[in-house]
Amino acid sequence: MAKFTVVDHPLIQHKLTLIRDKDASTKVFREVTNEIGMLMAYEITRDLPLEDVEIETPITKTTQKQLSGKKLAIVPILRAGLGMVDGIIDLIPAARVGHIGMYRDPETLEAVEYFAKFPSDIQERQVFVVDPMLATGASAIAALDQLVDKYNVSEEHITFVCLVAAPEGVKALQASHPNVDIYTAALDEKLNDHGYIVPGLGDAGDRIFGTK
Ligand SMILES: O=P(O)(O)OC[C@H]1O[C@H](OP(=O)(O)OP(=O)(O)O)[C@H](O)[C@@H]1O
Ligand SMILES: O=c1cc[nH]c(=O)[nH]1
Ligand SMILES: [Mg+2]
Repeated sequence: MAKFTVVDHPLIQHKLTLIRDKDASTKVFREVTNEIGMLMAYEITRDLPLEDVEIETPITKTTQKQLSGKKLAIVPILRAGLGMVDGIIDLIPAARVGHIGMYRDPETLEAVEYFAKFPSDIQERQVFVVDPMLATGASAIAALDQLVDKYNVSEEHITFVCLVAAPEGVKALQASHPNVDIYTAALDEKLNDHGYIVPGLGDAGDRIFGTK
């Protein structure tokens, strides 16, 4: 089984509380979601491999470290995943960005895909799939199914990153993609009867884009 990590840095916890508040404005919600994305990027890249590089400082020649290994890709699950991309890109600006469009059918809670566009060499990259919410897990599972089955990305090269996860979604995602690492800023209590995370933060996409 791959890693499951709750990134409970105090700054992340504080910022998450700001956006859980139902009175947070669209502006605040959008800004803070990106800030948390940036802070999460610091943690999810912790295991990136390094290699030695010879450089010359103004004082002397020296051997230092630089990132090596696979190139990176960020794949937001539209729409809400877009809200974390700019913050992550701030830290890893060379990463390519793929997009997968997915909405949850409000009756069945099944994920419906409506768009997909990835870097052509996605199977050679370390891929961070991002979506603020992991509720039933249907959307994340459908996105990962697509990457693994259709684009031949190996599970070991995929990390799923969210802000708020429900235990039900974590369990489902781990069962269907056991080799994908999962990072979340919070593990909440449960899902309600409509498939929303409790306490959660409501509908992330609507709150980021001000559509409700
Ligand atoms: O784990 P699940 O039960 O699949 O729920 C989580 C999904 O629901 C939300 O998207 P939504 O369908 O609201 O689309 P949006 O991002 O366009 O608002 C959220 O951003 C996830 O993608
Ligand atoms: O709580 C939830 C569940 C699914 N999608 C959201 O945006 N929020
Ligand atoms: Mg939504």
